[in-house]
Amino acid sequence: MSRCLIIINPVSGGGAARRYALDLQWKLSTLFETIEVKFTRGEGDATRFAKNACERGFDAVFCMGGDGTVNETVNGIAQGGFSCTFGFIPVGTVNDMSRALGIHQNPTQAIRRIDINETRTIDIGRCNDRYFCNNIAAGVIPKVVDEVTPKEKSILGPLAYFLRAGQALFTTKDYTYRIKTENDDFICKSPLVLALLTNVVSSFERFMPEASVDDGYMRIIIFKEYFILDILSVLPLIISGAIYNSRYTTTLTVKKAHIELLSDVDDLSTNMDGDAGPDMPVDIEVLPRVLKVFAPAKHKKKKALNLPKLPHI
Ligand SMILES: Nc1ncnc2c1ncn2[C@@H]1O[C@H](COP(=O)(O)OP(=O)(O)OP(=O)(O)O)[C@@H](O)[C@H]1O
Repeated sequence: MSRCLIIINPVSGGGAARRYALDLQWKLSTLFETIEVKFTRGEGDATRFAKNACERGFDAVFCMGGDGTVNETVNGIAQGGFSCTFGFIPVGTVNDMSRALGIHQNPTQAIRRIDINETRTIDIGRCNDRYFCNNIAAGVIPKVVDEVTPKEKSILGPLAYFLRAGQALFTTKDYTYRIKTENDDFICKSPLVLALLTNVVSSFERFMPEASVDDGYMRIIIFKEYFILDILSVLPLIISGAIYNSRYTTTLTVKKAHIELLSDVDDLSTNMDGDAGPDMPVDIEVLPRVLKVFAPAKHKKKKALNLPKLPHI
């Protein structure tokens, strides 16, 4: 008998998840013999529900929410030994994971296109005792991103994050890190360090065009101290997919990393898949192809664009 748990975060996307809940239940009831539905009431619920479903031998866990709900659900499936196949309907503001997997951004279309015969097995990152599917960021930008209010998100969408990040640029400072990987061990100063499993960051689908969800690697992108001064040159590079090999960043392609903060500060924030992340130091490792996901088997990632070079300002 095939069993599926549906986890719905009723506040994701300014309450959008509630509107599509019945459609999702109806669709999945045509694909699985038994479905069970649970609504989250706060932090940790999605993780508990998903872990419990794995332990009870469910075949699949679907969630409907933003990247935070996706992350919590994946954490539960990981704690349950990755025994359930994961599916999700994006209703958040940024929805990076659905962009990386080619899941439709419109919830009605995404529900309509669920096909239980189309799955991919993707990499997951482990960071200390937690798991992530897209990225971890450390620096000043993650702090202000955490402060984006639901009202700002509902009015401005992804732009809300962008504007907040813009504010951070005027207050930002460098932190000193020691970064150890399987290949390197060095000390660097940076206002923003990203560990990235996919090609997408903050809805920019060309951020890291050469990365894919199942290549067994993460990219660590260390922004140089001066990138903020040149922000008008940096933005087109981010949009066109050329930032990672530009003079504004150092990029490492690795399977493991230990990142330690050497600056004596207590205001460093990290962000994991769009929500508050772990404290430093962090041990990060790619778990290659451990999570089976309902997603289009043939998703064409966006390629880098060849934009004309802007003069330096
Ligand atoms: N019933 C609830 N009421 C309030 N908060 C909830 C509830 N259920 C879950 N949460 C919280 O919602 C957060 C996850 O929200 P999620 O990221 O999925 O949506 P979002 O914030 O609308 O999306 P985005 O991050 O893309 O803007 C988690 O921090 C979780 O603890």
